[in-house]
Amino acid sequence: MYKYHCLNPISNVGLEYFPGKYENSESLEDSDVVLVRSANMHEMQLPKNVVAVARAGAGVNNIPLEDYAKEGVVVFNTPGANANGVKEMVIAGMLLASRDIVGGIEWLEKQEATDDIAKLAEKKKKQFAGCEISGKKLGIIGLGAIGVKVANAAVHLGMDVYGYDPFISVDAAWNLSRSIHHINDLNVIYKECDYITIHVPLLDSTKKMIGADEIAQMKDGVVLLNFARDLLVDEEALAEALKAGKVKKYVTDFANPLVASTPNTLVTPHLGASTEESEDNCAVMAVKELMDFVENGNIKHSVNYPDCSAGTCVDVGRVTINHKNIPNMISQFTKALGDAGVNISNMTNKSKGDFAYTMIDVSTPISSEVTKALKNIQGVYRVRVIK
Ligand SMILES: NC(=O)C1=CN([C@@H]2O[C@H](COP(=O)(O)OP(=O)(O)OC[C@H]3O[C@@H](n4cnc5c(N)ncnc54)[C@H](O)[C@@H]3O)[C@@H](O)[C@H]2O)C=CC1
Ligand SMILES: O=C(O)C(=O)COP(=O)(O)O
Repeated sequence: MYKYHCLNPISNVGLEYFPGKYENSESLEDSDVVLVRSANMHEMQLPKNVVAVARAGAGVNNIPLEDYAKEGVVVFNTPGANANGVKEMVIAGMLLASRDIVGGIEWLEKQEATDDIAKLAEKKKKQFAGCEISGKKLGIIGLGAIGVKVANAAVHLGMDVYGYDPFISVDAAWNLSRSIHHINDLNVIYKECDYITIHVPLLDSTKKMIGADEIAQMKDGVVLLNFARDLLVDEEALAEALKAGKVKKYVTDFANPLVASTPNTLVTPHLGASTEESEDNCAVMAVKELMDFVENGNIKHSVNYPDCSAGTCVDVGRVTINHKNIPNMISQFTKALGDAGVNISNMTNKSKGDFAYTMIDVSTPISSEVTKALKNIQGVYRVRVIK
């Protein structure tokens, strides 16, 4: 029996993929794996029995990836599973920033439902008039799962789209409409675009990447959309630009005291991925990743370990080792197994940054002494006997 714990509510459509041998545990303490959405795990002490964390979503800035990797805890996310939900919010955000739909609805809600309401509305409507997005220039920073979908949708809506992503994946590039201008210099986007939307992960290198200098370059009356993370933008500088009318609207999915009290902001309560479809997609993907890891030791879509797969074990046994990415590890593993008379039938090793993962299939059973010998090798973070 395996136990999983959910730190946030996770869609049942996903959880139902767990077969009977998995049990939902109310307690983190006795769990083998953890599912999470946006709960902050930075101050959380993970019990030793937890072998993996799956983020049912894209952003992993709420998880201490390196600390967990050093404890041999593999962290997964669900790339692309909620991208369409966010894309639709971005399109909605552009429309809400262009026409005073919110103002019009709020005005109408305050009116008495009298016979002359239609006449009154016709008289008032010019106050809520706006512009269309068709024909306008949209700049997209980050052409990953979300950025690509936004770019393609915006093209279909008649926008002239500029995209920037120095690390674009081959897959993303294949999926991108050919009519998008591929920009190598972010300043072009700042200078040319009427709408700018950011879709990059929050990293040390991207924190406050849109600051006072970037805003100063932007066109007067630009609309900035942020459905990625608030800390990507220097919101103090932005608040000044909003007050001065330099930036027409800031559409953000991340509430904080500053944006909640700044004029010309449209703030939504982190709704980007809050659709039935996105929640189901993320949960299904996260559960499948965890099951494959727990039962086979395979890693797919990890953000702190390399992807590494050996299929299903068809031999007598399988052992997996999370370890430091340093020389001489594999020779020590094979020696420990060889000294115990264990024959290796298949082995795969992958590395990513400072961390590596080795999967070994064997034709003779793995004893607790061999497991102990592997654990004692310097640089080994975790050893799991899968079979
Ligand atoms: N509001 C919401 O509910 C949601 C927000 N998000 C946020 O959106 C972010 C992006 O999500 P996805 O598109 O699914 O991730 P992704 O990983 O598919 O795409 C991110 C892209 O950003 C690019 N990138 C990284 N650094 C960059 C830089 N300095 N300049 C330009 N491009 C850069 C990468 O090359 C990659 O193509 C997530 O990290 C998360 O923070 C994601 C899903 C839901
Ligand atoms: O996937 C992401 O990065 C998100 O921001 C979505 O967060 P959520 O799962 O809605 O708490």
